[in-house]
Amino acid sequence: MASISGICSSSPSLKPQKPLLRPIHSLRRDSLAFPTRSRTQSVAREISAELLSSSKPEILKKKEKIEALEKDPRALWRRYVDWLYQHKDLGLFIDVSRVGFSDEFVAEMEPRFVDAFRAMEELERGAIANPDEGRMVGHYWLRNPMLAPKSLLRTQIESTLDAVCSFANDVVSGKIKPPSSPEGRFTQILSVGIGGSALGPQFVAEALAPDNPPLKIRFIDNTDPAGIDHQIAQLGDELASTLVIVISKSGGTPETRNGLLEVQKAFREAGLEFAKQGVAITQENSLLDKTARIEGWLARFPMFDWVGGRTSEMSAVGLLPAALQGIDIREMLAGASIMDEANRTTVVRNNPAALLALCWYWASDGIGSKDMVVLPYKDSLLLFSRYLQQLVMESIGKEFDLDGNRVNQGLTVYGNKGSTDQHAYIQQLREGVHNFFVTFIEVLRDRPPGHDWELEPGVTCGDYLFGMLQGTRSALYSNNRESITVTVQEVTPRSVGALIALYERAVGIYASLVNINAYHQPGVEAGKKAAGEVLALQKRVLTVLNEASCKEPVEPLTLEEVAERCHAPEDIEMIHKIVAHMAANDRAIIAEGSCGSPRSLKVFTGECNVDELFA
Ligand SMILES: O=P(O)(O)OC[C@H]1O[C@H](O)[C@H](O)[C@@H](O)[C@@H]1O
Repeated sequence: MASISGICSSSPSLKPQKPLLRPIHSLRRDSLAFPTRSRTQSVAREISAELLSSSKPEILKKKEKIEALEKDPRALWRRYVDWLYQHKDLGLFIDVSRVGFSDEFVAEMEPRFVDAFRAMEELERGAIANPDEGRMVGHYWLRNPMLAPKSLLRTQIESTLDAVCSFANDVVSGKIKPPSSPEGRFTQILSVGIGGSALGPQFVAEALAPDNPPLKIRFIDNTDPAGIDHQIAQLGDELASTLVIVISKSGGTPETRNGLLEVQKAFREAGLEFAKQGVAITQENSLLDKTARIEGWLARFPMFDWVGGRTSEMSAVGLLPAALQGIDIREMLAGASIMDEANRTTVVRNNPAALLALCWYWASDGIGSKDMVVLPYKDSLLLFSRYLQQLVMESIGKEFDLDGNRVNQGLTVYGNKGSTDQHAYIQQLREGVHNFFVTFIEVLRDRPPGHDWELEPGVTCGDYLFGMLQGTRSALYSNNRESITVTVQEVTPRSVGALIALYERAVGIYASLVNINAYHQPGVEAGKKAAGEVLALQKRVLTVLNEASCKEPVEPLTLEEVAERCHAPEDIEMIHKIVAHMAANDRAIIAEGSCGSPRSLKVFTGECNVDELFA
């Protein structure tokens, strides 16, 4: 086994158009007919294990390089200076010196980057960049409408932004009021949405909302009844001054629909008129859009077909909640637009997103063999890794590549924040299994000017945070653990916009490097479909139990009997789970036995619902 650069530069089996880096896994893959996921994972594990333990020369080259640099501070300094990326206007730096790629690797990657840059250019010009769904991918137009390929799209973007700004101003100023609030103005936002319709707004709220925003935001991002009750209970009487924003691109996501129905019930019970406080952000003519239109909700904002959920933060999805919290959304857009411009450079070392993609490829062998641990050393950026989890994993985690080969691609993202995580799992990162690389997010400004003080001579609280970051970076590197450091001056709307744009682009470029479609999510459907089947089976179980409960005397049934009467003997395990869930929620009564011994169970519903029998 050889290191990536070693094997690829010498491999005779490379295709001419992609001559570099048919990496270890690709070469192996050629010899496997459709390797299974576990096979791919074990290949990845083998690579990692070999990187650590192999005595083969090419592997050692990579290891020795890090060790040599570590021992030669001047060489490391040169590498640091040579590769340090700086964006002056944004005050953003990217340090890739602690990722051990070689010059040969960069040269070998060059043709792939040429393809990736071309693909990105075409995408921005309106190509169908999501071939499976036949869609354009236009999130870059949101912050620079002049790029949109048609004037109609440009107008839609601009008029939506104007509508968002003017609605937010009217709500914040009290011109638009809740009908029956003693406060006379909206004080709270309840955002109902999930996935891309929640993660961006959550991240941005945590990062940028002022201490006393004009409207405070809460989220319902699940179909957990207790979680929903908690959010509604926390609102208390302020429900009357709550603006409910229901966000769903498709307008049909079950969790979001359930959240809406629960909130509407709470409004009814409080004697409030939901429609006067409801706002929908969704695609035109979706189920949600139609509901909002028919019920006469306070406002509706469009979500465009050509914007994916996980890249929708700069659409109404992210902008409206942000504006209502007093966040300068035009600054967010400006930061993103400036970053996009920088990412159009076709020189890899001058292109920040390409630099990240290069490092990801190197560190994870182009197959996700290592996880990406994202560690912002700033509390307000806590949710960045969670946001990136969807952006990266839903985009990169694909079974097939663009040529239809089964590749089981992916890049795992996790992390919370430093230095907090140093006291949780950094022990394993430093000394344990070597299956990750780190991205440190550093924020130079500790506090607003004028607030700092020295808690010991010459040292502030922020100096400690700085020291912890630098210390962890060095300690990891001295044990061959690679890291990238992304530095911003401050957490501002502009820098957050830039960070979002940086990672959106890095994902797009990386997807091209590994030849997958970053813009669809076919795998998500399987879970949704299976959930639908479970609920359909539950309805049949209920009918069967109801029939038995209507008998005189009531006829408790074993699970086998239920399964047989549902004509689903093969689903008996699921029927057991359904019954256990219903019993825990007082919707089924256990006549005999316990859920822990499924064979002993006899169950009935306790109610004879005649209407249901004849439904
Ligand atoms: O915005 P929605 O249509 O409700 O979709 C919410 C989420 O649902 C799905 O599970 C998709 O995989 C996500 O990409 C999406 O963000």
